[in-house]
Amino acid sequence: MSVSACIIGGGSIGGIIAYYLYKGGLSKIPIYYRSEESYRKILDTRSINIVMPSSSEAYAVPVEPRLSSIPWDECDFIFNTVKAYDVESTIELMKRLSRKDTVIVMLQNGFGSYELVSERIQEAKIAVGVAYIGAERLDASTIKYNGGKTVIAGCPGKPCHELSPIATVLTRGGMDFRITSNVEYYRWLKLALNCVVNPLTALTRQRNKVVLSKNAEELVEIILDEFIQVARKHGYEFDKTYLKNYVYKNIELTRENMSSMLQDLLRGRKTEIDYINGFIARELGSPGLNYFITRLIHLIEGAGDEGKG
Ligand SMILES: NC(=O)C1=CN([C@@H]2O[C@H](COP(=O)(O)OP(=O)(O)OC[C@H]3O[C@@H](n4cnc5c(N)ncnc54)[C@H](O)[C@@H]3O)[C@@H](O)[C@H]2O)C=CC1
Ligand SMILES: CC(C)(CO)C(=O)C(=O)O
Repeated sequence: MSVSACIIGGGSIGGIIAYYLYKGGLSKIPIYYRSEESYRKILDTRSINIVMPSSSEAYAVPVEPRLSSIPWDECDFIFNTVKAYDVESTIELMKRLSRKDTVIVMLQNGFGSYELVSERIQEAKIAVGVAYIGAERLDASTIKYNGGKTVIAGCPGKPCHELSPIATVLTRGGMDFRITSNVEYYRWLKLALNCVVNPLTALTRQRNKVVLSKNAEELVEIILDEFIQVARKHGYEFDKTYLKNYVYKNIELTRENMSSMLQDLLRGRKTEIDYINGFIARELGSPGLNYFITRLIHLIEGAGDEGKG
């Protein structure tokens, strides 16, 4: 049985998903771009380049560029790989690309994107993918792959056997794509990692390994203490030692990666802080470290705004 898969957002994660879909045997991979400039650039070669981990060689992945303002395909699977703050702008597009049995896989970090889409889209089944992948967009057609190949996916609160056909393709392509009936737990676990790594790398402007330094330890502890309190309120009990080991192990695995939040700040873009530490701060109720981290990142995001306040 052949399946069709479309990608919305031709950035870092979108590029890596395209790579595994292609390696898994899909020959037509539409990628929806927001900017006409990126769309035209990819149209020239109809391919993107993935610079592989520990090699400077680029792997060319054939893709079909599309403009997100012109829905073109009917997709069995839609991988949504835009940043959390751009998800709203993709709702109409996802509706137009969906038909009765379409499954949308939301790959954003943090909490809020899946919730928004499941509230606004009834036309398709909505799944979440928790991505353990490190990647950087070097230019419109070039993605640097820094390692990691695991995606843990499922539909919150219900089984999601509909993911099986795409799991087969991605696994054949070499991705470690797992379907779980408990994706909510994995979302929380990944949130803990992002609450620690993303803001600390963004504030210091360093790659992930900066968090392994002794100077970061007290901050890691407090971020995780607040995370544990909030997770408990939502019915998830995390052991602090287990969580710390998990966080440090994953930082070690992605030590040379530039976090997605640091990439945003270096490009002068806004960040996903409100979906990560901001989410913990709101749920905690009283101002703690996650709250002040969120405020600091907002300060940096707005540093270019003149004449404010
Ligand atoms: N980069 C990484 O190493 C990792 C990223 N993630 C998560 O994956 C998600 C995607 O991150 P990245 O790929 O790094 O972001 P990115 O910024 O590299 O790519 C997102 C792309 O979506 C495009 N876009 C925005 N609105 C659009 C629209 N309406 N239509 C079409 N395209 C649109 C943007 O122009 C951009 O090229 C984020 O939630 C991030 O937190 C998760 C794990 C690792
Ligand atoms: C896993 C990690 C921390 C990799 O950098 C990530 O999710 C991100 O950068 O957003």
